[in-house]
Amino acid sequence: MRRIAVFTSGGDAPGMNAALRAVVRTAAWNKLHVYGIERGFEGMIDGHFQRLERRDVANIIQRGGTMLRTARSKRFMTPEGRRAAYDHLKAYDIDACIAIGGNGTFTGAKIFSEEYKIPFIGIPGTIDNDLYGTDYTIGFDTAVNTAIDAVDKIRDTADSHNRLFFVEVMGRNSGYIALYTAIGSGASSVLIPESETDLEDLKSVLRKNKARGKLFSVVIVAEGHPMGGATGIAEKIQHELASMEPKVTVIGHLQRGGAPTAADRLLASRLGFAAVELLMEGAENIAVGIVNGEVTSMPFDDAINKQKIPSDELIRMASILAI
Ligand SMILES: Nc1ncnc2c1ncn2[C@@H]1O[C@H](COP(=O)(O)OP(=O)(O)OP(=O)(O)O)[C@@H](O)[C@H]1O
Ligand SMILES: O=P(O)(O)OC[C@H]1O[C@](O)(CO)[C@@H](O)[C@@H]1O
Ligand SMILES: [Mg+2]
Repeated sequence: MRRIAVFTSGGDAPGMNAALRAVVRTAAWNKLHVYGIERGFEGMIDGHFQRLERRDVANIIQRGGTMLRTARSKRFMTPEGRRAAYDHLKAYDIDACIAIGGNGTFTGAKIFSEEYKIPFIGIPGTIDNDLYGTDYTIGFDTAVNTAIDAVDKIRDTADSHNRLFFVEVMGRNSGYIALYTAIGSGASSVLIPESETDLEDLKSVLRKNKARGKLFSVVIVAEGHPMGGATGIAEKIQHELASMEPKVTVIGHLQRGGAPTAADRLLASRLGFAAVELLMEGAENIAVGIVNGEVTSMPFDDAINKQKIPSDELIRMASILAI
């Protein structure tokens, strides 16, 4: 093992830079040459590689986004695209790759490594926290903090006007951001794809809350909720709750930006470090993670195919604490 490549792929996530820094410095310490690939699989296909030395990753640990930039690559889903990517890896004499991204990135890495026998290690970097094999993914904590900050602000205006707000948070098909945001912001209710939503029940809870003297309500809705996110839910019940002057706020891409929290910087540093050490030990086609405080790893297949679901205990607690 002499030369490795590293790239970020899929949606950017705060802490990706901290992970890049950890990969580059751990590799440099182990006398490996590192190449950074720009814009994920797109840059692999187009041959956009740059040598990264320890000083190239100075002053990025605190920055959101990703210094290598990122992309969603349709071309990598084709055999021709992956062939072009392989040709460039060979041209740069790359022995192994470290991919920082989410479930899509790991799927692409797994398919590619099986086709071309190049070892890959995956570092879970996505705000969605939808990867099995790690308690948290890089960026999730920052996204939840951003969402909570937004909800705190919405509470001020909701309180002043005695209104009902439906606040939509990101997460693609996962309800993790919604659940953690709801608990952390003291929301009245949370609607996620992983548990069934009974609109009659929701209406009754909101009405009871009002009757009990609650002056405003905030309902957190996961974007992937099957009833159409916050807008879909609001459309279905707003007429019956007209007296609460319902409003919809979609927080959107705000949740992807900003300086990573301490938790995300630490997680990213540990995972970047572990990825290089595991590669040096001969590991391949695995994703690294942290479970119960310990660094772990598991085959891409498990990380991609096994579903991580928010615990029933947290879901139950969120509703009890909202009474
Ligand atoms: N089946 C596949 N075959 C080849 N490449 C794939 C496949 N699935 C995903 N990829 C590649 O991985 C890239 C990233 O995947 P995706 O856009 O789903 O983001 P992600 O890694 O899941 O991150 P996030 O969910 O945080 O945005 C895709 O744009 C594509 O290039
Ligand atoms: O930025 P894009 O490409 O619109 O993707 C948005 C999606 O990416 C994520 O932010 C990260 O996967 C999801 O939560 C969201 O559904
Ligand atoms: Mg994903």
